[in-house]
Amino acid sequence: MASTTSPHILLIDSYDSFTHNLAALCRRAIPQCHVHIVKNDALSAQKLPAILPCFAAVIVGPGPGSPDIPEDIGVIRHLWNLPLSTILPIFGVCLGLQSLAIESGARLRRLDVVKHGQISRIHHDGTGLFKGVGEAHGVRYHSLHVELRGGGEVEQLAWADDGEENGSVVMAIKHKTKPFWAVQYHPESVCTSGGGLEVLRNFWRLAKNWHVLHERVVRPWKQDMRSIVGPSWPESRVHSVPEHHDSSSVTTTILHLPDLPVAEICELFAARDESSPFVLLESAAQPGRFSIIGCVDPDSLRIVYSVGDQHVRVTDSAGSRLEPLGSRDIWSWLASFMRHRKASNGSPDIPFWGGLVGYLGYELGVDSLAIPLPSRKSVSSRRHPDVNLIFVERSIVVDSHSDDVYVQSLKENDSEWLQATFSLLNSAWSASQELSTPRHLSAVFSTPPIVTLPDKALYKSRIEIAKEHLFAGDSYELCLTAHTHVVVQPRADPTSSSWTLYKHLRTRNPAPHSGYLRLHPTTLLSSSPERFLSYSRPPHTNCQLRPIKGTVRKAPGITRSVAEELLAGSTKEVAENLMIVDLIRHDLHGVVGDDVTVKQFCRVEEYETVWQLVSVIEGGSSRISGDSSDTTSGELGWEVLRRSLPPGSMTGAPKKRSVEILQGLEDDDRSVYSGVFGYWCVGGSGDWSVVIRSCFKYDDRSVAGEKANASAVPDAGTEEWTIGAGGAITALSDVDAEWDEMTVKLQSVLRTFEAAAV
Ligand SMILES: C=C(O[C@@H]1C=C(C(=O)O)C=C[C@H]1O)C(=O)O
Ligand SMILES: NC(=O)CC[C@H](N)C(=O)O
Repeated sequence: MASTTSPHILLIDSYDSFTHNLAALCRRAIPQCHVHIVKNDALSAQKLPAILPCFAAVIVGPGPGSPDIPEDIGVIRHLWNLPLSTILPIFGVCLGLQSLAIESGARLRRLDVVKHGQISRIHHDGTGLFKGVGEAHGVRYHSLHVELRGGGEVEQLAWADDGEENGSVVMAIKHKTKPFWAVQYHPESVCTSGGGLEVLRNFWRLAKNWHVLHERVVRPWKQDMRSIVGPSWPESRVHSVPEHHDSSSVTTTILHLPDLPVAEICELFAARDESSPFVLLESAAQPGRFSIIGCVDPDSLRIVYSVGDQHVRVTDSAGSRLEPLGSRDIWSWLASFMRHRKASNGSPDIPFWGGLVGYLGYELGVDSLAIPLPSRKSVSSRRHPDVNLIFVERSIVVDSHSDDVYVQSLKENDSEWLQATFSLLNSAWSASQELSTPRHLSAVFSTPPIVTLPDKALYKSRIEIAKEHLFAGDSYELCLTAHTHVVVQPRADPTSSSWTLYKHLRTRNPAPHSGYLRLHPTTLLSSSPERFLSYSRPPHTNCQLRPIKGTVRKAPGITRSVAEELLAGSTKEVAENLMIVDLIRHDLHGVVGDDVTVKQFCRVEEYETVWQLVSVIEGGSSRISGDSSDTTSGELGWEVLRRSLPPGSMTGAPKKRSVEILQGLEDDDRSVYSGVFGYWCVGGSGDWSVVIRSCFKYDDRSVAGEKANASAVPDAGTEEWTIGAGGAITALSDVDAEWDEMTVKLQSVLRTFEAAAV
């Protein structure tokens, strides 16, 4: 039978953020299957009779919203009443179960105590779907549940005992006469055990039996099906891009300079000169290792882009010009830019040889989710860059483990600069050896900063609204944030005030992903603890994501073991983190295919002002068949970045619906905050950090001036900085505790402004 040798499976996606995890599980459970993922609004009910005969089974995935809202459920509700001639085995997950149940006579209810990212014991009788399963624990992501009624068409197969919270809750059902099975928990979650792979394998066994019993023959696959249901997942990523050979060459000299401070090296270059661009990506704390200094100048090539533009602004020594995007988007434009600057002869011991450095703002990611940016319309003529990058040709990389300092240039015949820099660094090192007392950091501002905090009552009311969305089933977790505005009066000083402010920040809040990006019109100062994505040099690119969820303020008495109890020992904090781990797995699976693993789950890490719960997810390209072009061209990591923004830890899950809800709960574009900053090296590696615990300003201040309250509108000579801060809201959130958590994160940057005033 065609269905059992290499079956085609239709996976219907309700815009969930776990769908690729389910597809990956399906590929493990059903040998040699082809999984076709289709959105629930991409198929009409009329099309079903034509396409279903080609499939061996359908999987109905989870999703936000409610099975009785047509926009949330799309074509799914038509599956349950198919004519007998079209019927086929279907497996539903969560929203899928709820839809099957209500179309079969059950009642839909809200849970009294919702369960998001929580693990429950799944009780079952060990038969049918649960044959041979034994003890099962399932991760739950639901606000709604079903109550079966006597005489209905579905029967219960498994349940969870929620005690006084919700009583007994249906966890699995089957249709009494039709080949439909469904589970309420998520079999694809990383923390589901017993009820995951085993249950999907059982579904396939039951489905095959049903085919035999009913003599159903799956129609042979026709190529024109591809135009309706797309290719099977994961797509083999064959590029039409011609092979590019190296077009850049890196010249490197290495010095051994123990204890030469990174900030001092920066000051040998343009760091203190406000009129020049400057970039530093600094590992100012563990687990960071390398610091990257861009030795750039006003002639260095700059790339600036705002969402919605049909062009990219490119500025270099020849001036500024608009380059049309044509049929490309900004991502493929940048990929092509980098393809023409490939190099392979840098030092294998360091991650960066030269390349693009800068930031990608939050709204760039929102745009890639196909969500409109409403607030942009009113300020369209004065929008700030969503992409702001500089091409670094000369750089210095400091390895804090070995104390080696790498001086590098991508320019041809640049030995004069390399030699001069070599001498400059050597003399700076000799001078620093003689200087025994640490230098005092000078004040940056002549008056105390004027701070406009988010309105506490308003923020708290928004936490309540967020929770209402969670209770209704629209989202499982929402990362709510707000902007704080800080107006300051820099002292008359020839040294760039933002550079000195950065030195204060890195001293007070040293972080593994610190950074100083002076890319006019934007200046960004970061003390971020969070890596979003790093990808190693090809071939065989490995991608690593390190989401943080779960924060505890450092204070006397909060030792590591106390923090571990408060974070790793807390159902709420682990659930918060687990939801993002599952979301990131989905994002990564979406590009690299099957090869995704959770390397670290919910470990407590120590930072300067906070303890954080951190997980590590990795994936690579090595196992995608026919993937040679990607692994050698180095664009796999870039593709992961393109398809995974905004960072899941800054949105919540499911990502699309959560971002839409957050747009209605936040006043401003998040802008640079919540985006990523970092680099893409000419050798193909990259490392991008989440813009949190950071502040930024725009030279023209137009948006800030417009938004700030009247008393805070900056006078001439003043600067306005913005600090974003927030936190994940879950159904278990306490409103006051969430306000406090937001202010703890805010303080990690805000107190630097206070310290930097005279
Ligand atoms: C939203 C912020 O941080 C995010 C939220 C966290 C949380 O809810 O625990 C932790 C790290 C970040 O992913 C912020 O720092 O502003
Ligand atoms: N994970 C899901 O599919 C959730 C289904 C539904 N939105 C609920 O919250 O109950």
